[in-house]
Amino acid sequence: MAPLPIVATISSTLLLFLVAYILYASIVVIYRLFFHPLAHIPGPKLAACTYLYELYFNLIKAPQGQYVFHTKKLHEVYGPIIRINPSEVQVNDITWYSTLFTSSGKARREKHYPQARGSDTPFSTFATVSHELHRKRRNALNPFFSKRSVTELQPIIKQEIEKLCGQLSKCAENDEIIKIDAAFIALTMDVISGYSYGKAFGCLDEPQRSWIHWHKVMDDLFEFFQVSKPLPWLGNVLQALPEWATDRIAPSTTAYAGLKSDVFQKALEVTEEHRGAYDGKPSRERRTILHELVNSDLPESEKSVRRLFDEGFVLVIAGAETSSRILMTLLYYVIINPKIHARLRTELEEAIPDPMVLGEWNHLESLPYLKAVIKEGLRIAALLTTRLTQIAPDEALQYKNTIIPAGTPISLNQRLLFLDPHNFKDPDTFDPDRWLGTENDMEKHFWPFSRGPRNCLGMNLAAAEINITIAALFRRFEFALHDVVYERDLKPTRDCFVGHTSRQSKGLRVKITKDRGRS
Ligand code: HEM
Repeated sequence: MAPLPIVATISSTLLLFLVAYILYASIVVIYRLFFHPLAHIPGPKLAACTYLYELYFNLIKAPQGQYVFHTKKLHEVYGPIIRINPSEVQVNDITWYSTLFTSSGKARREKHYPQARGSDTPFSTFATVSHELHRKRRNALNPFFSKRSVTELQPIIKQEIEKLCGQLSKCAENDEIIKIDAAFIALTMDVISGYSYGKAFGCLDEPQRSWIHWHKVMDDLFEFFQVSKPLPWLGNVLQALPEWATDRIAPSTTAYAGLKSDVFQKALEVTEEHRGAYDGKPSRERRTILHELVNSDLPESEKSVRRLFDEGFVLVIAGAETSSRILMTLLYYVIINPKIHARLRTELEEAIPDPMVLGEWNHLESLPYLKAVIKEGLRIAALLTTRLTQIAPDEALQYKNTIIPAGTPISLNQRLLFLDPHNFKDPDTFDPDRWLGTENDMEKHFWPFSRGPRNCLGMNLAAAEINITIAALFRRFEFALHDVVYERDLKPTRDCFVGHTSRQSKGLRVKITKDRGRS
């Protein structure tokens, strides 16, 4: 029987589309392989042909977020400069860090938006593509996070660290097992919110189960990173669904909706206050980062609620997840290395006679062993598994004999650099001694907070909270690990912007064996 005319028409139209698509795809592939400005850069042909190569490693291959680890193998095969997708190049050479992330005032550098859009905050300084607009936005934020401001606002940080110590002491009294990674998230969320919004979220006012909740919220948020990078609209679509549906499809997106709405509410209050429309009682005793922004020289278009929200939200997530993971790493490595532990404790006992009194940030920064321990923690944590990408829009950059055309997204990956035996001897060994003594080559190229105009905005705040917290914990308490398996509970195995551990991880659980505040 002859096919119906309508079916025949649909089939032949589909066939025509298919042939046209195959033809188009073939032309694209031939162009990318032989005529593209990056055709001369080594790397696997499949990565040069299609973005699906990277997507496969990040989204399909279990346990997801695997491309960074795969690019390590690619560098071993193809050398220090490779083409990691059709339009992007990655350089694996720590000595080239200052060329790409230059601090020269003349060089222009742009963000590669596909790398930033996973944060779903398109109007934040972090996600700003343009060099000039980034500079304006960043200039408005810088004073709030300068060394001077952090020093002045140190009491806010200390208040939260006191609360953490109080909570840990209570847990010790009750002989509780403490999920200390969750406690650190509660601390860093309270520090960043207290510091930026004048009022902490109060995670540390609650008992341990609440810290575990916030830990999960943060984890889930970062888990979504590999999905929201290629599909930035998906999070909003999921959140627009009824809660019961979102809970079933993607519980991770509902979990942090509350956090988002808190930040949004604050942004709304401050902009309305600025326009004189806010008739509620001002809830803050001091100015907040949002006040700084609305009162800055930025044009009015830069002071919309949406922009303030994006800025505020990035601060919370960047401020909480990063420092807490460094604290967790430091606690683990100091506990498992008794000699390092003893040496650190001796230094701290001398510097802080009373275990109940928190150290001053500038004093703690002058303690050589503490400084070396923290630096080593920043190295071995190699926190950011996401590659850091910059575009030099006006100049071709040169890596050894290879010219990289202007406008090319170029990446470096800190995780690969900080754990490379060519850069750091025995990179998997926690060895603070490597930072002691005369300044060496490592020192020159080690940029855990990155460098140049897009370096970490919160590095002073992070340094203050990490120094004061680590000193307080090791001065006052003794810890013992509780059923911690490095491979399961600590080892970063998935790129979720920062490195996440296995999904089977039980976290970093400890018991306090001595509280000098009570003995
Ligand atoms: C030990 C903790 C931290 C580490 C290792 C760290 C590291 C970094 C790095 C490497 C970058 C550059 C990212 C890129 O090029 O895309 C960055 C950017 C940033 N960090 Fe941090 N960070 C830490 C803590 C914080 C804290 C506490 C805050 C809170 C204010 C913060 C806020 C930011 C922001 C807003 C940016 C984007 C800056 C811009 O694009 O101008 N970070 N951080």
